[in-house]
Amino acid sequence: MKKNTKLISSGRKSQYTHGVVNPVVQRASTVVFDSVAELHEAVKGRGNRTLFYGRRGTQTHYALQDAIMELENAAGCALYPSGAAAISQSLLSFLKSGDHLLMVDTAYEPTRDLCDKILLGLGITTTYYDPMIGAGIKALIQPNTRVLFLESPGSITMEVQDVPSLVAVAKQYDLITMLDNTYGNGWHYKPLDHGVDISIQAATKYIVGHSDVMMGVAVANEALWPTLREHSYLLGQCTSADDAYLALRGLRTMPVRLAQHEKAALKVAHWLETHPLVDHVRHPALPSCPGHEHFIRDFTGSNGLFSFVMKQGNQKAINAFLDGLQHFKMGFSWGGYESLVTANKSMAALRTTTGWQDGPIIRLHIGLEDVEDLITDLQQALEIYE
Ligand SMILES: Cc1ncc(COP(=O)(O)O)c(CNNC(=O)CNC(=O)c2ccccc2[N+](=O)[O-])c1O
Repeated sequence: MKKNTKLISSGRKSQYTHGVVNPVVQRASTVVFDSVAELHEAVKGRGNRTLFYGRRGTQTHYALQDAIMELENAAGCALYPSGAAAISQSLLSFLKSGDHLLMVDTAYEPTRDLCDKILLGLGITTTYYDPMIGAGIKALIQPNTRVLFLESPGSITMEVQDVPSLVAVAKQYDLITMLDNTYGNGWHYKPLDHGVDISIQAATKYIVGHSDVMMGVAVANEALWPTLREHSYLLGQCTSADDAYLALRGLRTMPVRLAQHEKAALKVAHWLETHPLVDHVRHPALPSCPGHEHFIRDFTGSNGLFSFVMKQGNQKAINAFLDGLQHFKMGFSWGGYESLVTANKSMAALRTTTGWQDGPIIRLHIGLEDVEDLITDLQQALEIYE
């Protein structure tokens, strides 16, 4: 079965849909049983799609979990109220006081804050590593290192990691590998197929695709799925049936949306490459992006997210550019149908290993608007960037 057909067919067992196309929206806290035998059956199967209690999930959640599991070629899928929760709960499911964590230096900023402000207080130490370190990660492994966390491409600066090299070393030292796959979204990149143990996504982005649900997902291989499932449950993680329904609804059109995001973003990226104020573009599909060779080798496509670095500029110029945009709205997210923009005058405060030499960096999410309107919008806003 081709992957498009698989995505459309997944999560549609009749026990979820009850005879219609989409799953029922089964809202629940309490599940009730007619007999002691039935209750015992539910207790026995509570981790395996048997209706037991709201926090374990209902048919709506099971439908989404099946679809995400199949998308990512995983043994199981846990659902969380946000991407940040998926990250924190995956880490807390496997780390304990005294452990050491290797965290990529280009991690999403709140992930860094989690390490520095929460995990440290729990006695878990973190070393940030250069995203391009590859097999050199070996030098940073300590006797108490337990988890190697990747995010590829990296947030804002977009470096694509050499995942197979990192995973090979991690396996030599029996480290658990986790990868924030929000960019690769399971369609263009499947971390477990590259040896990663746990793949995490902010479903908030492309899976939901309409900027109207907060959700995180984490999938695991056979070896780690039981622990991730049980520890996420004990940590109290769950999502609403309504949000699970909307996420599954978004998933069905993700490939066709991604194709349009990718096509338009590449057109905008190539246009920006020619702009006199732009130093370089950091789009994984372009040779100017660090790790482009890994993207070409490991990914099957890109999407609407990329950044570009200006030759020079100060906060005043950045603010004038941002305020001058009409279609690109400032917003702390991406992956919806709308175009968004964020800007950082410098990345120095957000990087501990890779010194940031370049100028201001602007991140775009290219939405489904007409790409000519988006280019015109950028062109006129760059004219007032001074
Ligand atoms: C790669 C990746 N991984 C996880 C998450 C978190 O997902 P969530 O938003 O569903 O919790 C995200 C969320 N993405 N949001 C953004 O990129 C926008 N920026 C922020 O969210 C941000 C950045 C710096 C400081 C604080 C924030 N913030 O709004 O929380 C992500 O990009």
